[in-house]
Amino acid sequence: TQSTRPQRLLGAVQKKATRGNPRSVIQTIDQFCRQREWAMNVGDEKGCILDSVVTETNPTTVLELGTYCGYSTVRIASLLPPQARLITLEFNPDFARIARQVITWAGVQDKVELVEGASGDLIPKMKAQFGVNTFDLVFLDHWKDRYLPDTKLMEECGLLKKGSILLADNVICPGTPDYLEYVRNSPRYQSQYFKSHLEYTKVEDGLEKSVFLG
Ligand SMILES: Cn1cnc(CNC(=O)c2cc(-c3ccc(F)cc3)cc(O)c2O)c1
Ligand SMILES: [Mg+2]
Repeated sequence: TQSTRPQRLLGAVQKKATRGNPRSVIQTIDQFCRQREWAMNVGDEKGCILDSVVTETNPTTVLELGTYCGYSTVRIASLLPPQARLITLEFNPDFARIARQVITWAGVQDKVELVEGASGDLIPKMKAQFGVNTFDLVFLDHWKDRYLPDTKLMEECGLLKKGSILLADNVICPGTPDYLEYVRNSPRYQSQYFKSHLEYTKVEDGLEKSVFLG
C-alpha cells in the first residue's frame, strides 16, 4: 500500500536526524520539504519569527492549535524552560500518530502533551481536564476558518490573561481574513504583522502577533 507524505517525512527524520536533537529534526524536515516534497510546516523562514516570539515571551504554558507532523511543536518545545509545558491539539489521528513519533525522536516529549480532537470541543475543557489556568502563548496553525471562533472561545473560557500572546500562521496564504479583521480592529488586542513567505516558497505569507489587553 502507498505511504502518505507524513509517513515519508517521518521516515526521513528517523533515517537522517539525530535522536534527542531537536535542531537536527527541524533541519531534516526543512531539507525534506525543500528537496523532496512540500509539506505545510511553518517552515524555516517563518520558524525564525516563531522562535523569536517564543524566546521573548518566555512562556510557561503554551497552546498550539494544529500539530500536523509536529515540526512547530518541536521548534517551540526546544525553546521552553524546564518546567514549561506545551499542549498541542490535532484533529487528524493520522497526523497525530506521526507527530508523536517526531516529537519523541526529537526528545521533547516530556514538555509536550498532544491531544487528539476538535479544538472547539477541547478548548472548553482546558481548565478542568488539563489543569490549565491561562496560556502565555497560543500558536494558531489549524483550519483557517477556526482561528476566529476558537479565539472567541478562549476569551469566553478565561484562558487568556492580560499580556497573553496569540501568534497566527498563514494570515495571508491560505489567509484568515475574518480573524485578521477581528484582532486588528478589536480594542482588546494590539496586533503586529510579520511579513514573510509561505513555507518553502516565494509566495507572500506572514504571522500576526496579537497581545491580549484584557
Ligand atoms: C488538513 N489540514 C490539517 N491541518 C490543516 C491546517 N493547516 C493548513 O491548512 C495549512 C495550509 C497551507 C497551504 C496549503 C496549500 C497551499 F497551496 C498553500 C498553503 C499552509 C499552512 O501553513 C497551513 O497551516 C489542514
Ligand atoms: Mg501553517
